[in-house]
Amino acid sequence: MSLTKPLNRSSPPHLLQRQGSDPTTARLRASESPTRRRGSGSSTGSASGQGPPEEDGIRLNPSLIRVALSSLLAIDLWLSKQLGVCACEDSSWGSVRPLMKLLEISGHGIPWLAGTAYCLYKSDSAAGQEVMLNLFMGLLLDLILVGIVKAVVRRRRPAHNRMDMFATFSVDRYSFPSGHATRAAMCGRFLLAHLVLAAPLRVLVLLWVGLVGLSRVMLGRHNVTDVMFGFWMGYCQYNLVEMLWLSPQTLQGLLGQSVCCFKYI
Ligand SMILES: CC(C)=CCC/C(C)=C/CC/C(C)=C/COP(=O)(O)O
Repeated sequence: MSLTKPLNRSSPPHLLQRQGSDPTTARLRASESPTRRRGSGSSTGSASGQGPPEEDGIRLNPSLIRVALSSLLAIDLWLSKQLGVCACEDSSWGSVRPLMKLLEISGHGIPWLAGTAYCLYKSDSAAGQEVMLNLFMGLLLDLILVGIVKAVVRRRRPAHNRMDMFATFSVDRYSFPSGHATRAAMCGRFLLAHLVLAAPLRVLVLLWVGLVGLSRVMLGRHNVTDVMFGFWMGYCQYNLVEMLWLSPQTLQGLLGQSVCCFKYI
């Protein structure tokens, strides 16, 4: 039987189209070289003028993306499980868990908000107050944005995680993105840009950011992609803080308005 000859000429056109959109057929057609496809003269394909050759690409792309995403997800889950070596005391690196929990506390929202508020209160220069107030705003913005993304994505934390974190919101039962990673990346950039100038300290800041991210996966709190996305989100959040930077004039205006409000009340 000739390969170029249609199998069944009596098949109605809609059936032929359905055969063409079948995934197996689509895969086979995709594996053909473009030259063969063009020269085949098949009645099911583009050569007969029923559809442009680009149609194959359009049909294949979504499934290719799906395959790529599910492979990435499988690698992510596997790698995160392998790296979750401090997920509990009995884990292979269980003895390092207290150190990882210390890193967890160092990136938690409460110490950062409390520390910034304290520095703001103690600062006696206008420049210092400006920096601290903007850091405080950045921390609040981070909590809001992470909360929104967690509530929308709703990715559950890894199965090997023990939910023993202190002071969490209800959205913190979700893992994407890592709030610690966003905060570490944003605060790291903030510290490097405004507060930490000495080279050895700058290296320490970068090291701390990396270790906070690593500790999230080692504690089993997050998958690798939660942390990677968190770093990227925190990096972008810092750009937002810079864009929305509250200048001394804006601050004076805000303070003046709040004093007026108090007097009015
Ligand atoms: C003043 C105020 C609203 C403080 C809230 C601070 C707070 C409870 C932050 C939550 C920090 C936290 C546990 C985030 C979860 O981090 P993941 O890295 O596990 O996503």
